[in-house]
Amino acid sequence: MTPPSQAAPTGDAIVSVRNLSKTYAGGFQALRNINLDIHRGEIFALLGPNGAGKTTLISIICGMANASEGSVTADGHDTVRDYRAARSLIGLVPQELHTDSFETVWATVNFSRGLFGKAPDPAYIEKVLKDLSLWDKKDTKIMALSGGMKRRVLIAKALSHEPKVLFLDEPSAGVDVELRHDMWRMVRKLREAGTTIILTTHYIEEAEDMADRIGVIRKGELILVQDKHTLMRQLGQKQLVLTLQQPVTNLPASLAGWSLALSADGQILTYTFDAQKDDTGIAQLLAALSAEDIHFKDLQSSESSLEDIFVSLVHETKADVAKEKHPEPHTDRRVTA
Ligand SMILES: Nc1ncnc2c1ncn2[C@@H]1O[C@H](COP(=O)(O)OP(=O)(O)OP(=O)(O)O)[C@@H](O)[C@H]1O
Repeated sequence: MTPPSQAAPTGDAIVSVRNLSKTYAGGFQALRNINLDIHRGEIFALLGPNGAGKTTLISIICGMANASEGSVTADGHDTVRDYRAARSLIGLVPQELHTDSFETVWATVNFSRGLFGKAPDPAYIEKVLKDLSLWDKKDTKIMALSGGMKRRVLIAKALSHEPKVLFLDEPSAGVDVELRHDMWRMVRKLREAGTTIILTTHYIEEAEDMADRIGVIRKGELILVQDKHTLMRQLGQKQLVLTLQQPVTNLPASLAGWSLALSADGQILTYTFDAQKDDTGIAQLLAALSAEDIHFKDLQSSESSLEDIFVSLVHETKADVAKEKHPEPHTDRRVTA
């Protein structure tokens, strides 16, 4: 498992976070010594449970909150010393729209561009509004828009000054399936056009679907940064699911040493094994079952999802994660589902 990087910014890093800590007034430490490089052009998903520190981290990177220690650069610009240059590279889509209710969509988005000192570019704003299916609402006041439309306006505002890095804070929270899919499509298009995307999410499927790399934050510590596929391969457990010919009430004592779970109806037996090992133990298990006169009529295997991995990570301490390459399997959930 790759620990969060601690070195100087790597060549392709567009955002570099170094030794970042945040203690709020009152003494609560929300971030502890975060080191993170965001690669140019990637989609990076920051996962973590409520209160883990995701929004605090994003706020500091975007220059909206101060760090207690450490530094952040955006494309080489220090976000404190060189705030304007750094901030103009970043677009932030917050969770909620608080202002501008009496303005039209067009005026709001155009104004946002001006805030970053960019010359007006009606053709660009038109393209952004069209991409977000907002063009026919351009003269509508914000207060007359639906929640989903307001979300689209937030994205349009964040894109108005052509940022190189786009932060999406919980993009899927409270949006319907259609908007979620529109948003994912748009994010992919932006990435293809060279924009770096960083999203925070509770939705594992969002990270699984979208991200190139995943960071997991827990209690203010970045406990893992990993390429998504590598993460799933390294930590992935596999399950062999056997549908039995006859239900069994209890497993014989001779099978006690195996990582087996029996469904409540006694019909499905799930064996969890380490997918990385050469010897998975499957052949020996099948022989042991046969010796106990337990026969199966169907057999299939499945890999643990990112959700399984995430759940096990956030419930372990950092020391556990370092010590234990392979988290506990979650067989009971699968077999009784
Ligand atoms: N202004 C503040 N003053 C004191 N503590 C704060 C402040 N803002 C956030 N915190 C605390 O810092 C911790 C991290 O909060 P943060 O909002 O960054 O978490 P999060 O990962 O974004 O959570 P969520 O997923 O719920 O949005 C929480 O314990 C929160 O209560």
